[in-house]
Amino acid sequence: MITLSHISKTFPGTRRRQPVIALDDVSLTVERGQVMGVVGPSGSGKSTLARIVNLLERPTSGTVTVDGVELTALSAGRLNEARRTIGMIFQQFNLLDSRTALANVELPLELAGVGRAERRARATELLERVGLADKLGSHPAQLSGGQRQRVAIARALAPRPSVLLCDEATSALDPASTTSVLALLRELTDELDLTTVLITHEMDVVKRVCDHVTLLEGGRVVDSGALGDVVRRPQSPLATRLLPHPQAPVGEPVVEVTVGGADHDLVLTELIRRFDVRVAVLAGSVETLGDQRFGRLQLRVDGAPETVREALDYLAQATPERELELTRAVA
Ligand SMILES: Nc1ncnc2c1ncn2[C@@H]1O[C@H](COP(=O)(O)OP(=O)(O)OP(=O)(O)O)[C@@H](O)[C@H]1O
Repeated sequence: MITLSHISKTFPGTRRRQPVIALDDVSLTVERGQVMGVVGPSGSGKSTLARIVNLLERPTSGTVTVDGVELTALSAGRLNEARRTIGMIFQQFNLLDSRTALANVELPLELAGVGRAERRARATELLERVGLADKLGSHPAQLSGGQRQRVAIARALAPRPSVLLCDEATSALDPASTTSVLALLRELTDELDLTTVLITHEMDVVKRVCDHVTLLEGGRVVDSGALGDVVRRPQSPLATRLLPHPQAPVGEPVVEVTVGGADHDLVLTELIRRFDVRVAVLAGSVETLGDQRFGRLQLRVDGAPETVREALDYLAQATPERELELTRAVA
């Protein structure tokens, strides 16, 4: 589990350059088993945030706590030890070209003083787990981008970390490799109960593997939460990017509802069961977010005026969130 508390980071200015406030009072918690996507425009502070989690960059103020240990309070020696609990992968893989896949994965264990037989066994097991059992002796130049990232993932996991930081890990990959690497990251997070942070500029990555998302803008957290919650916040800039508002034909009287999660089919079923109304879906957008399906539907509800009013009240009140879901009533 990662807890960032009131983190600010200012890069000092030089004679030619103004100081840069890269992060401004960021507080964030990522629980074990979660995949947190961090999105935001270029320069919003995403990479700085990732580097602050393992203290490659020291915050100007605020605290970083990983699995109950406050990293910002540790001495240099203790910090090096604590960093083993945090694995990191990058867009450019950062593998050593002169080493085989096996030797790359062994490297962090070598540095930690693990004996040869043990580190070889661990590296072999990890490369098998990431689907590269037949590539142990290959050098990075002989591997595809997706395979190199798999080696990098195996290397990051070698010291048995509890946290995995991924900075644009799929940005250099083709669509097929992106799909398989994202699936692997999700599987490993579940299997090893990791706390995973995915820095990305692609919303599609968030939709596919993340269960939580944070939007940074100008170094500040603009929105953060579980995908299913964020998508229901009418004012959230992330909500529309995760699930666009459909466009109903101009002039039609519509209400828009956001349905999703476990009860995604209940709202309409109940509406028709309870009220003597006809319901037409005029437009809709449906997305799979993580492992759940969400939809925004624009509906025309026809019937006797009093019954229609009651039906719309039902839509608004069926659950507390649903009050928010009834975001627009265009008459
Ligand atoms: N070492 C540094 N020295 C000075 N300024 C820096 C340094 N590292 C980052 N910055 C500045 O901090 C701000 C945030 O940078 P950061 O790399 O965290 O953004 P980002 O959201 O990851 O951007 P991108 O998506 O383009 O990678 C930017 O204005 C950047 O220029």
